[in-house]
Amino acid sequence: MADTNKAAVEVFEGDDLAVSLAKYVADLSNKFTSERGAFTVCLSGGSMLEYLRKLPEPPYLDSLEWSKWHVFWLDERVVPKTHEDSNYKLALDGLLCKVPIPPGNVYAINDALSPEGAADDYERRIKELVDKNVITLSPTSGFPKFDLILLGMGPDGHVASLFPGHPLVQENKRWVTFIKDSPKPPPERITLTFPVINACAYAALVVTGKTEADAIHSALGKSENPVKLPVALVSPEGELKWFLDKDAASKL
Ligand SMILES: O=C(O)[C@H](O)[C@@H](O)[C@H](O)[C@H](O)COP(=O)(O)O
Repeated sequence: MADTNKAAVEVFEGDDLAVSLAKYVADLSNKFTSERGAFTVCLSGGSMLEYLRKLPEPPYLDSLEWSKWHVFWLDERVVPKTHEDSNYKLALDGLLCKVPIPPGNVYAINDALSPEGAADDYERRIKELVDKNVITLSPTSGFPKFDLILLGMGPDGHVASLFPGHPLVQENKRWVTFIKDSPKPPPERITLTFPVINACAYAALVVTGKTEADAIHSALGKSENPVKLPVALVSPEGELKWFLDKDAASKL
């Protein structure tokens, strides 16, 4: 079961989830841009971008310090950036083309490389940003500490591209790794690893829909023999907040 002591769980109806998520991200943007002049955010694919739809709107469109944002992907499908399956494309169309984030602060994967090559390249680029102090390191674990990681969850309890029963769930050295047999298509992806996810300052888990209710129950409900789904391994050094809708929370 996830460490719910430090996790806040909120259940929303209708538009309230998107309204609350936008405020949560905006408050963190204000905090980090004023405290350290940068805000490092990791986006997920799937429905996450839909739930971020209120961010590129008033009052946030004109009030956030978008120029200080640095955008990464928690996981990315190894497809061309113009492909319908690309998480970059999803974020570009849903958010990035609507807000003034400098293109140089948007860290898409190199889509000309193999999954191995793209993961190595992404890790190397994160290391360069650690050297430049754009990304800090966790004093506890030595892994990169993103300011905010936005996670979705699949019905099987996967987060990022870390799937139940897959050896990548145990990866504890690499910052970024790759998968060629993802059970969720497309099969080739790169993903940040659990030590990186768990080094972050803030994490939001956004989960909606009836098909997710069992995995949510397994992670957050009271169960005698909890199965450790990947989602239950999200336990950041910082703060975790769950944004659920009524369907996802229906078995709690
Ligand atoms: O690229 C991906 O496939 C994702 O990053 C993945 O981890 C996603 O966040 C979940 O599968 C939830 O997807 P939904 O929000 O669409 O259910």
